[in-house]
Amino acid sequence: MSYDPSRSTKSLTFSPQDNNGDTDQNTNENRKHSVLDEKALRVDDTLFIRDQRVLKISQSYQSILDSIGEDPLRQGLLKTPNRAAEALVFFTKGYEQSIRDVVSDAIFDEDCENMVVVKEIDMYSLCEHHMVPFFGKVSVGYLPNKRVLGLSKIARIVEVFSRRLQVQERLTRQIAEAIAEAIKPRGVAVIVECLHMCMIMRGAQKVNSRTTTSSMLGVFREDPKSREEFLALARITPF
Ligand SMILES: Nc1nc2c(ncn2[C@@H]2O[C@H](COP(=O)(O)OP(=O)(O)OP(=O)(O)O)[C@@H](O)[C@H]2O)c(=O)[nH]1
Ligand SMILES: [Zn+2]
Repeated sequence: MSYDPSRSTKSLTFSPQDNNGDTDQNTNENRKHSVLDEKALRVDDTLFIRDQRVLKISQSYQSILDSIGEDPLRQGLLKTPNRAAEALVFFTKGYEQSIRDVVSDAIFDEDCENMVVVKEIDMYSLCEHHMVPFFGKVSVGYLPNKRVLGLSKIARIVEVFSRRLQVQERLTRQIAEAIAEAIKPRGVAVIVECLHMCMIMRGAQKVNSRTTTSSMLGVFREDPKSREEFLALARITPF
C-alpha cells in the first residue's frame, strides 16, 4: 500500500495557538499551518534583544537562589544567575529555529527506494512538567519516494524539537512528521529511548527505568515487514 502524502500533510498541521506545534488535539479543524510553515517561536534578531532575554532570566535565577536559602552575593554564586540563564537559553534554542530553515536546500532528487536509517542520534531535552533534563537516543528511518534528505538534517531536526520544553511522545511524533512533510517519503519511523531525570533524581526515583516511544507513518504503520526491517536495523545499543 502506498503512502499518500496529502493524507500525511493533513495530519502534520497544527493549531496556530499551540506554540509548540503540538497536534495532541487531532480533531481540531482550525489547524492552518504545516510543520514547514512554522515560524521560529523566539526571534533574537539583535544582540540587544538576546541580552535582554538573558538578563530577565538571570534576574529570575537570582530570586530562585534567594528563595532556596542561598546567598546570591557569595563569591561562588555571583556569576551563577547569568551562567544559568545562558544555559537555559541554550537548552531551549529550538525555539529560535524553524524546520524550513534547518532543512533549507538539502532535499535531493534520488532514485533510491531502499530504507535509509540514521540511528542513535544523541538528544537532550527538558521535560515540560519539571523543566528537568531527559536525554537519550533517536533512531530514524524512512523509505524514500524519489527524494532523500541530507543526512545531517535529520540530526538537526532532532535538535530543533528536542531543544524545547517537551514530552517524549510529542518529540517523537514531531520528528517523524517534519521528515514526512519535508520529503514526502513512503514512510517514516522514529524511535526515541530516554532516561528522565525527573523520574530518577526525584519523584518515583527509579534509576533504571528507560522510556521508549515510537512514531510510525505511512508504510511503517501499514506494513509489518517494513517495520521489522527498521527495528532490526535501528536496534539501539543499551546505554
Ligand atoms: N508522558 C510523559 N510524561 C512525562 C514526561 N516527562 C515527565 N513526565 C511525567 O509527567 C508527570 C507529571 O505528573 P504530576 O503528578 O503532575 O507531577 P508530580 O507530582 O511531580 O509527579 P511525580 O513525578 O510522579 O512525582 C509525571 O508522571 C512525570 O513522570 C514525558 O516525556 N512523557
Ligand atoms: Zn519531568
